[in-house]
Amino acid sequence: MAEQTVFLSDDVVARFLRYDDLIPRLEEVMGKFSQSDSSDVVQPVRSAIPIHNHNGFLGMMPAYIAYDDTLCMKVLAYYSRKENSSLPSLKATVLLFNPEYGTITAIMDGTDITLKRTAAVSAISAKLLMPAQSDVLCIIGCGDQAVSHYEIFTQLFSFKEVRVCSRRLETAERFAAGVPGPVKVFSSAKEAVHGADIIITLTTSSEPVLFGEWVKPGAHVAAVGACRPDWRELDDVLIRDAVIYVDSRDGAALESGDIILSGAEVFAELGEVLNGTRPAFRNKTTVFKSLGMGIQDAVSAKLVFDKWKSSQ
Ligand SMILES: NC(=O)C1=CN([C@@H]2O[C@H](COP(=O)(O)OP(=O)(O)OC[C@H]3O[C@@H](n4cnc5c(N)ncnc54)[C@H](O)[C@@H]3O)[C@@H](O)[C@H]2O)C=CC1
Ligand SMILES: O=C(O)C1=NCCCC1
Repeated sequence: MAEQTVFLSDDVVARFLRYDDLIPRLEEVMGKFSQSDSSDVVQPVRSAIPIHNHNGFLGMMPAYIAYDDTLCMKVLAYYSRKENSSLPSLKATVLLFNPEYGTITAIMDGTDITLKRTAAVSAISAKLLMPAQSDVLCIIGCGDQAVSHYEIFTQLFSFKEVRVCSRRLETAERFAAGVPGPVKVFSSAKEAVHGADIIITLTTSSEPVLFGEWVKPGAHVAAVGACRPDWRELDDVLIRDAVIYVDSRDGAALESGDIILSGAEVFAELGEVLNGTRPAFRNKTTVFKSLGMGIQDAVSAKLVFDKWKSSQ
């Protein structure tokens, strides 16, 4: 019973967290979350407190997954950094508990978990919602999440063209130089998204960066930034004209400025589409508004810990 708490550093977590193990677990847990009659998965909306002096917030993301007996909490600190800052926007730590005793089994760096599970969930949304013939991928915002999104999207799908754009041209150029495949760099988001089949917004902006009039009808947008109730990445036109999918209705109603301030109606949770209880409108313009969920961190942390343990 008195097990030792283990500390797993970022490189260890990265070594044991693989997309092909992660994706089916994320699909399973998001499906269970969206079953209205299920108590298998318990996850409140993230609670957040401001870190006024440093332009940030601390977020707490607990989750319990009964079917797998996984008890977990991620604690993250998010900062709105200046463009030229060398510091990351996000620091995250994941606590994995022994659910029977309440002791801490493992403390893990949460960086790679956050990067990979977020990108994997966006890829799940694309698998379900992007047009059947999707040739052009466009990524707006070229930070850490752009790297993991590029990795999984180019692994899972075959695009004829990948485009990127960021607030500063140098950032997009640096990104393009650092990834293995060909990438077209744009200095304007309007030009970058023209004709794109799938657009991923991965910015730290609190103002819209993507406008409905630029987006090709039928395109799929995975909107990953703007995680506070007064922040936007998308304009009202886009969000009102598209069919809106979210990871959690409760989370979107409390945390997503794009949903709250536009007054948009959420059509479905991604889990409902996975369960087959709500349709995936591939032929319409769709937006998946991602905010991140504690259950996604929990399945990731359990996966890492089990793999690490069997390697000992
Ligand atoms: N939905 C989810 O589960 C999660 C969402 N996030 C969010 O994803 C976003 C990206 O995170 P990171 O890549 O870690 O941040 P980062 O700081 O590494 O990169 C952000 C990028 O956005 C660019 N950017 C900022 N304003 C822009 C604008 N107006 N137009 C174009 N580009 C702009 C910056 O130049 C930078 O390249 C953040 O908003 C973060 O909160 C992060 C983790 C999980
Ligand atoms: O789910 C997460 O982790 C995050 N979501 C929004 C931004 C900060 C990290």
